[in-house]
Amino acid sequence: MIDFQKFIKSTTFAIKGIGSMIKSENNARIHLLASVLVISAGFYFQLNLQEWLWISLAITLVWILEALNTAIEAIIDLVSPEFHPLAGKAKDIAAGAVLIASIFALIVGTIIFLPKVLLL
Ligand SMILES: Nc1ncnc2c1ncn2[C@@H]1O[C@H](COP(=O)(O)OP(=O)(O)OP(=O)(O)O)[C@@H](O)[C@H]1O
Repeated sequence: MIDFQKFIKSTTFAIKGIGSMIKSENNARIHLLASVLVISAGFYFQLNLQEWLWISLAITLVWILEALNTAIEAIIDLVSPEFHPLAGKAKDIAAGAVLIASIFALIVGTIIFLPKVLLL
Protein backbone atom coordinates (compact mmCIF):
# COMPACT_ATOMS: atom_id res chain seq x y z
CA MET A 1 0.00 0.00 0.00
CA ILE A 2 1.17 3.53 -0.75
CA ASP A 3 1.96 5.52 2.39
CA PHE A 4 1.11 9.12 1.42
CA GLN A 5 2.16 10.52 4.79
CA LYS A 6 5.61 9.02 4.33
CA PHE A 7 5.75 10.49 0.82
CA ILE A 8 4.84 13.98 2.13
CA LYS A 9 7.44 13.64 4.90
CA SER A 10 10.24 12.63 2.50
CA THR A 11 9.25 15.45 0.10
CA THR A 12 9.52 17.89 3.03
CA PHE A 13 13.03 16.57 3.79
CA ALA A 14 14.00 16.97 0.14
CA ILE A 15 12.75 20.60 0.10
CA LYS A 16 14.68 21.18 3.36
CA GLY A 17 17.79 19.81 1.60
CA ILE A 18 17.38 22.21 -1.33
CA GLY A 19 16.91 25.10 1.13
CA SER A 20 20.03 24.20 3.10
CA MET A 21 22.03 23.90 -0.14
CA ILE A 22 20.96 27.40 -1.21
CA LYS A 23 21.78 28.76 2.25
CA SER A 24 25.24 27.18 2.49
CA GLU A 25 26.50 27.04 -1.10
CA ASN A 26 27.56 30.19 -2.92
CA ASN A 27 27.43 28.33 -6.25
CA ALA A 28 23.82 27.31 -5.62
CA ARG A 29 22.90 30.98 -5.08
CA ILE A 30 24.62 31.79 -8.38
CA HIS A 31 22.57 29.01 -10.06
CA LEU A 32 19.41 30.44 -8.49
CA LEU A 33 20.14 33.92 -9.83
CA ALA A 34 21.05 32.52 -13.26
CA SER A 35 17.88 30.40 -13.34
CA VAL A 36 15.65 33.39 -12.47
CA LEU A 37 17.37 35.56 -15.11
CA VAL A 38 17.17 32.89 -17.83
CA ILE A 39 13.50 32.10 -17.11
CA SER A 40 12.66 35.84 -17.14
CA ALA A 41 14.52 36.22 -20.45
CA GLY A 42 12.57 33.22 -21.75
CA PHE A 43 9.27 34.99 -21.04
CA TYR A 44 10.58 38.26 -22.46
CA PHE A 45 11.62 36.61 -25.74
CA GLN A 46 8.51 34.37 -25.77
CA LEU A 47 10.42 31.13 -26.31
CA ASN A 48 8.66 28.35 -28.17
CA LEU A 49 7.97 24.91 -26.68
CA GLN A 50 11.18 23.33 -27.99
CA GLU A 51 13.32 26.20 -26.66
CA TRP A 52 11.67 25.95 -23.25
CA LEU A 53 12.40 22.21 -23.19
CA TRP A 54 16.12 22.77 -23.87
CA ILE A 55 16.33 25.57 -21.29
CA SER A 56 14.48 23.40 -18.71
CA LEU A 57 16.85 20.50 -19.37
CA ALA A 58 19.93 22.73 -18.99
CA ILE A 59 18.70 24.38 -15.77
CA THR A 60 17.58 21.06 -14.26
CA LEU A 61 20.88 19.33 -15.07
CA VAL A 62 22.88 22.08 -13.35
CA TRP A 63 20.67 21.92 -10.23
CA ILE A 64 20.80 18.11 -10.03
CA LEU A 65 24.58 18.07 -10.32
CA GLU A 66 25.02 20.95 -7.86
CA ALA A 67 22.88 19.04 -5.36
CA LEU A 68 24.91 15.84 -5.85
CA ASN A 69 28.15 17.83 -5.60
CA THR A 70 27.01 19.44 -2.34
CA ALA A 71 26.00 16.05 -0.93
CA ILE A 72 29.35 14.50 -1.95
CA GLU A 73 31.24 17.43 -0.34
CA ALA A 74 29.30 16.96 2.90
CA ILE A 75 30.03 13.21 3.00
CA ILE A 76 33.73 13.82 2.33
CA ASP A 77 33.93 16.48 5.06
CA LEU A 78 32.32 13.94 7.41
CA VAL A 79 34.50 10.92 6.60
CA SER A 80 37.73 12.76 5.75
CA PRO A 81 37.94 16.10 7.57
CA GLU A 82 41.74 15.80 7.47
CA PHE A 83 43.66 16.26 4.21
CA HIS A 84 43.64 13.24 1.91
CA PRO A 85 44.48 13.26 -1.82
CA LEU A 86 41.50 10.99 -2.56
CA ALA A 87 39.15 13.34 -0.72
CA GLY A 88 40.44 16.23 -2.82
CA LYS A 89 40.18 14.15 -6.00
CA ALA A 90 36.57 13.17 -5.28
CA LYS A 91 35.60 16.80 -4.54
CA ASP A 92 37.30 18.06 -7.68
CA ILE A 93 35.64 15.43 -9.90
CA ALA A 94 32.21 16.17 -8.38
CA ALA A 95 32.82 19.89 -9.03
CA GLY A 96 33.86 18.95 -12.57
CA ALA A 97 30.44 17.37 -13.13
CA VAL A 98 28.79 20.70 -12.24
CA LEU A 99 31.16 22.50 -14.58
CA ILE A 100 30.27 20.16 -17.48
CA ALA A 101 26.54 20.79 -16.92
CA SER A 102 27.17 24.55 -16.64
CA ILE A 103 29.05 24.57 -19.96
CA PHE A 104 26.15 22.65 -21.55
CA ALA A 105 23.73 25.26 -20.11
CA LEU A 106 25.89 28.08 -21.46
CA ILE A 107 25.92 26.50 -24.94
CA VAL A 108 22.13 25.97 -24.89
CA GLY A 109 21.56 29.53 -23.66
CA THR A 110 23.85 30.99 -26.31
CA ILE A 111 22.22 29.01 -29.14
CA ILE A 112 18.73 30.07 -28.04
CA PHE A 113 19.24 33.66 -26.88
CA LEU A 114 22.09 35.01 -29.01
CA PRO A 115 20.10 35.20 -32.29
CA LYS A 116 17.22 36.88 -30.42
CA VAL A 117 19.51 39.41 -28.71
CA LEU A 118 21.19 40.24 -32.05
CA LEU A 119 17.78 40.96 -33.61
CA LEU A 120 16.89 43.51 -30.90
N1 LIG B 1 39.76 16.65 2.95
C1 LIG B 1 40.40 17.12 1.88
N2 LIG B 1 41.55 16.53 1.46
C2 LIG B 1 42.20 17.00 0.38
N3 LIG B 1 41.82 18.05 -0.35
C3 LIG B 1 40.70 18.68 0.00
C4 LIG B 1 39.93 18.26 1.14
N4 LIG B 1 38.87 19.09 1.26
C5 LIG B 1 38.96 19.95 0.25
N5 LIG B 1 40.05 19.72 -0.53
C6 LIG B 1 40.47 20.47 -1.72
O1 LIG B 1 40.14 21.82 -1.57
C7 LIG B 1 39.23 22.22 -2.59
C8 LIG B 1 38.17 23.12 -1.98
O2 LIG B 1 37.45 22.37 -1.02
P1 LIG B 1 36.06 22.85 -0.43
O3 LIG B 1 35.58 21.85 0.55
O4 LIG B 1 36.17 24.27 0.02
O5 LIG B 1 35.20 22.69 -1.72
P2 LIG B 1 34.59 23.76 -2.65
O6 LIG B 1 34.52 23.15 -4.01
O7 LIG B 1 35.29 25.06 -2.55
O8 LIG B 1 33.16 23.81 -2.01
P3 LIG B 1 32.17 24.99 -1.65
O9 LIG B 1 31.21 24.94 -2.76
O10 LIG B 1 31.61 24.54 -0.34
O11 LIG B 1 32.95 26.28 -1.55
C9 LIG B 1 38.65 20.93 -3.16
O12 LIG B 1 38.27 21.06 -4.47
C10 LIG B 1 39.80 19.96 -2.96
O13 LIG B 1 40.70 20.07 -4.05
